[in-house]
Amino acid sequence: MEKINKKIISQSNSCEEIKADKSSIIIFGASGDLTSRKLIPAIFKLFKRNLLSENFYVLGVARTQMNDQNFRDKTKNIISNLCKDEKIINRFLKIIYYQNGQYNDINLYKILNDKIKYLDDKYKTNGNNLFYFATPPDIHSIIIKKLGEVGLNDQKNNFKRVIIEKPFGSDLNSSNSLDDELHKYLEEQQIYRIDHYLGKETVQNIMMLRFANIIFEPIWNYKYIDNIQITVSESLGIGHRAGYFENAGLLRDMFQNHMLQLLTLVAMEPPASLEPVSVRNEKVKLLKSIRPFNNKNIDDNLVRGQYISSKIDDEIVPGYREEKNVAKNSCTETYVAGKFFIDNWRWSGVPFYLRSGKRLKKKLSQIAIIFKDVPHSIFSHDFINLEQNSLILNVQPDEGFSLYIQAKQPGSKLCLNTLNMDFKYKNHFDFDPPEAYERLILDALIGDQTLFVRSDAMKISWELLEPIINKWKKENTLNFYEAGTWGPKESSRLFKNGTWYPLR
Ligand SMILES: NC(=O)C1=CN([C@@H]2O[C@H](COP(=O)(O)OP(=O)(O)OC[C@H]3O[C@@H](n4cnc5c(N)ncnc54)[C@H](OP(=O)(O)O)[C@@H]3O)[C@@H](O)[C@H]2O)C=CC1
Ligand SMILES: O=C1O[C@H](COP(=O)(O)O)[C@@H](O)[C@H](O)[C@H]1O
Repeated sequence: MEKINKKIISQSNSCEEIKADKSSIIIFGASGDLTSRKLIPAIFKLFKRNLLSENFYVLGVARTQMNDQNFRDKTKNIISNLCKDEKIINRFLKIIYYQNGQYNDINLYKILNDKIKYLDDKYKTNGNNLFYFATPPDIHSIIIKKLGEVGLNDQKNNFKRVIIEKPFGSDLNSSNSLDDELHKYLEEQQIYRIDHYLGKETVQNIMMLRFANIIFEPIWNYKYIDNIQITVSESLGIGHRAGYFENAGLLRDMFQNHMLQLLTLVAMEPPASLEPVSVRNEKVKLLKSIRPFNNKNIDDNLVRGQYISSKIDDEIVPGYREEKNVAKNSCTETYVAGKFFIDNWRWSGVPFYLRSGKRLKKKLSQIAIIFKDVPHSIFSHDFINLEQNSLILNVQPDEGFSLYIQAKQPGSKLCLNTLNMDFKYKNHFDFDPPEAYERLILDALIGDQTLFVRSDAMKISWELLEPIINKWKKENTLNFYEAGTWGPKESSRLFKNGTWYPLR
């Protein structure tokens, strides 16, 4: 069984970044969009920051015909925007290799087996391999089966780990089947289910804010919190990903993973330690406490929408049904808002409002903690609407947080005004935070699974959404919203009192 590396925890004392163990990364789907836009830049940045071992190489695998030199040329195009130092670029290109082949052809894996052995010897990686599945999801189980057939899953005194991209299945059944297939060849400690939101600096800071400060934890419960609102909005449409999105829809694309993970971090109990097992146990406990949806409560608690053509920044953008490769009568949702309850002592009666959508007014991810009214307002005769205190965690952009409180406006008359205390990362830390993929790839190389989704958490997330997926398959309850707005007006019906917190 793989020994979990605990080095990451000691970082809090030294703040020194931990270097990856000797290893290789073998990327399946190396000719694709994710590899070019995220993975190669992230690996290069780690290399440039000297966080990769000297005993390290990258092997790209895909069907596209390319040789090492072609893949190096492609890589050079990607990284030359990130660095002007030719020496660093050339050193990096030397450790890049490529192999083409068909994912379901055993010959590809026999060739890979030989090539990996050769490169492992050359780079003295101790046979440590991290396989990254950046392929369409239906290919994942084929790859793991074939890797198993040639023994590339087999760890002896080394490690063989797999990072799996989302979506992890498309419903409970397919997710369970994929998991079963993975577990035929791998132990859970070898499997890294990635959710890139967990690698975002500000998302990781939610735990620090909550559990490294005494002032927040005592008020982080039903006694003081009125409601919590989590918004992940995007101004872009679906781009070139219609093939995937048409079948997935926003509930699977964003709620099953990122939204539920954000909810979990905001609401979970303090873990006993930062050990991966402690943190992940608390997350699972929380997911299990979310009140289940059923045919009776779905319509009251969820709203789905689809964007229609309108203007964003003076430019007319097409509606979802006019996007390339989208059916003219598509009922795929591009927006979801939901009201969630957590049935445990801490969160009794506190609604969690979650919303996410494409083609909204702007790209923004934020968590708004809205506190209760004061129990008795001595100011209420003058100020009927005393604004509730709120704490806003800005995940992106403008990473940081703001506390909104009431304060006296200067002057002889007693007037109150809302005052915001803003903290922005960029003003405080003279440091460009690493991209999510950088952090997560480094963690996988180190062997830290804390920020990856465990099998049981994945299963519970799908279980929670399954009734919604099934109901929406049968019924047409789609609301339309103009691109460039904050989504369908119907979402306000989720609120008995109040409304969405204004997005600033
Ligand atoms: N792109 C993104 O921003 C994000 C992607 N993801 C996930 O990452 C994974 C990869 O995404 P992305 O790079 O965008 O995907 P691509 O569509 O670019 O596919 C990746 C590679 O897989 C191969 N491929 C594509 N279609 C097939 C097919 N039908 N059969 C076999 N191989 C195929 C192609 O390589 P070749 O033809 O050379 O074999 C392609 O270069 C997916 O699981 C996706 O859901 C997750 C979050 C964000
Ligand atoms: O996983 C996904 O995330 C992106 C949004 O990620 P962000 O880091 O840019 O906020 C989303 O566009 C995509 O549809 C989804 O698959």
